[in-house]
Amino acid sequence: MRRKLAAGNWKMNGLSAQLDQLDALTAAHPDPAVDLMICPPATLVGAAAAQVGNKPLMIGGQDCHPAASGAHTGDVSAEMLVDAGAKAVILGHSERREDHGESDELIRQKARAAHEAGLITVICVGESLEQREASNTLDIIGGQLAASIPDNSTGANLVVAYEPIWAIGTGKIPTLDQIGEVHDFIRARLERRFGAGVGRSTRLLYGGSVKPGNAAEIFAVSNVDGALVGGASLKAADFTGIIAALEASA
Ligand SMILES: O=C[C@H](O)COP(=O)(O)O
Repeated sequence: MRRKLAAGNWKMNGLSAQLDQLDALTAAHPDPAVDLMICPPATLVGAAAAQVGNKPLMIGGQDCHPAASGAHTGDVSAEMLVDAGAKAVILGHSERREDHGESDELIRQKARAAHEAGLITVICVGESLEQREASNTLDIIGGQLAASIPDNSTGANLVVAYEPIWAIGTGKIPTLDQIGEVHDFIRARLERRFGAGVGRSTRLLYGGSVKPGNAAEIFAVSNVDGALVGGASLKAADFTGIIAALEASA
C-alpha cells in the first residue's frame, strides 16, 4: 500500500520569517496519516530541517547538481542537501526545464546522484498546452519518464509528479479523466520498466493549481497518491486544507 504524500514547493519564495509556517504545519499535524514534505529555497533548507527536527515533516531541496562537489559556482549537491538535513529533492520541474534548459538526460544524472546520496527524488513530468492540444501528451510524458528516471530508482526513493505546465499557477486544472489517464499511463510505464514491485510502490503526485477547494476531487482519481503544491503550500492554513483532504482519502 502506498503511503500518500503532500509535498509543498515554495519555489523562490520565503525569507527567514516564512519558517514560522513550518511550526504551524507541525502543530496542526503532529501525527499525520500521510507523509508531509516542504521544499523551501536552498537558503532555508538547513534552518528548516533544524527547526522541524524529528517531527513528521520532511524537508527537501528544489534542485541538485549531478556531482558531489567541485567547481560549479552557484550549485548545490545532493550530498550538501543531505548534510543540511534534507530527505528529498525535486528534480526536473518545468520551471527548471524552461528557465535553465534542463534536459531529460541532465535530470536523470541529477536523480541518480540524489538516490546515491540517499535522497527521495520527486521527478516532474508534464506537457505544455500546445502539446496537449496536439494530442501529444502521452508521448511527451512517456519520453520524459524514459529519459529522466534513473535505473537506481526504487519504490522508496522515487516519486513522480505529473504537472501539466499550463496548470501551474494558472488556476486551471485538467479534467479528472485527463488526470486519471496520465496517472494510469505513468503507473503502467513504471511497471513495464521496473516490474510490479517498484512500479506499484512508486508514489505519483498531481501538481498544478491544487487548492483546498479542489483537492478532494483530485485525490479521488485513480493512481493519484498525493500532490505537489506550489502557491497553496506557502501558507500553512491553505496547505493544511489540502493535507486534510489527502488524509480523508487515505
Ligand atoms: O511544484 C509545484 C507546481 O509547480 C504547482 O504550482 P501551483 O500549485 O502554484 O500551481
